[in-house]
Amino acid sequence: MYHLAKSLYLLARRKEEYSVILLGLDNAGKTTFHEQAKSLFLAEHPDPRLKTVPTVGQNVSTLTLPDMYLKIWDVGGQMSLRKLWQSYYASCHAIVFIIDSTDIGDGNIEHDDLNSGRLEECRLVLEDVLQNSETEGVPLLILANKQDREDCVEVVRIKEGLVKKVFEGEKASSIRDSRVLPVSALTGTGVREAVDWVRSRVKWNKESRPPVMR
Ligand SMILES: Nc1nc2c(ncn2[C@@H]2O[C@H](COP(=O)(O)OP(=O)(O)OP(=O)(O)O)[C@@H](O)[C@H]2O)c(=O)[nH]1
Ligand SMILES: [Mg+2]
Repeated sequence: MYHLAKSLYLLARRKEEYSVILLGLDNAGKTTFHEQAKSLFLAEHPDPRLKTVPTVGQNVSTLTLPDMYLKIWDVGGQMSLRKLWQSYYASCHAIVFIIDSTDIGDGNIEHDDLNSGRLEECRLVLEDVLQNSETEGVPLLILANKQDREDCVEVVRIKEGLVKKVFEGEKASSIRDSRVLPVSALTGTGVREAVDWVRSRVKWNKESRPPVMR
């Protein structure tokens, strides 16, 4: 009887599991975003740990959403660690690319400005991710982070100045769902909306990238 009850219990808890990888340059706010997402969707993690250290390796968690498990892979963004990202591409169902909106000059790559921060680095890294054949068709959410800071570039400028240019260079064949959203990982503003976007898009794309049953 115990075994039957346990089996029924486990069956009732079975859900689709999707994986999302958090990418972006070092210091962009990936781990802070991850902490806020855990605090929203994991009952056992109500308080986000906002004092972060640079990630070496990975932080992983599984959010329990009403209709799925969403596994989050938060990896290190330092230059020497970026070559490890590609090992996640084949199994991820969505990519969240986080940008530090205070470290990209005025956000327009056509402005050849000495004060453009890490805009060019950010463009090259994002293009490299999108050009990898294993990320083809994978939904992409770009987060313009640190919008709480006065010196941030607004999301419309990031869309026009950076994202549009990156997409112009994408292969015509690689149609993917994408969106750019403003967030502040530090205050938590926009984090729920970001998770909601990912949740809907991985489901739409499930024929191309099927989930795992857990
Ligand atoms: N003002 C502000 N600061 C932020 C925000 N998000 C992150 N930070 C700060 O930015 C710094 C880096 O944040 P992390 O989350 O550790 O960055 P990361 O992308 O995980 O960095 P790596 O692990 O090295 O790749 C920390 O000091 C955070 O407090 C934000 O939305 N606003
Ligand atoms: Mg980190």
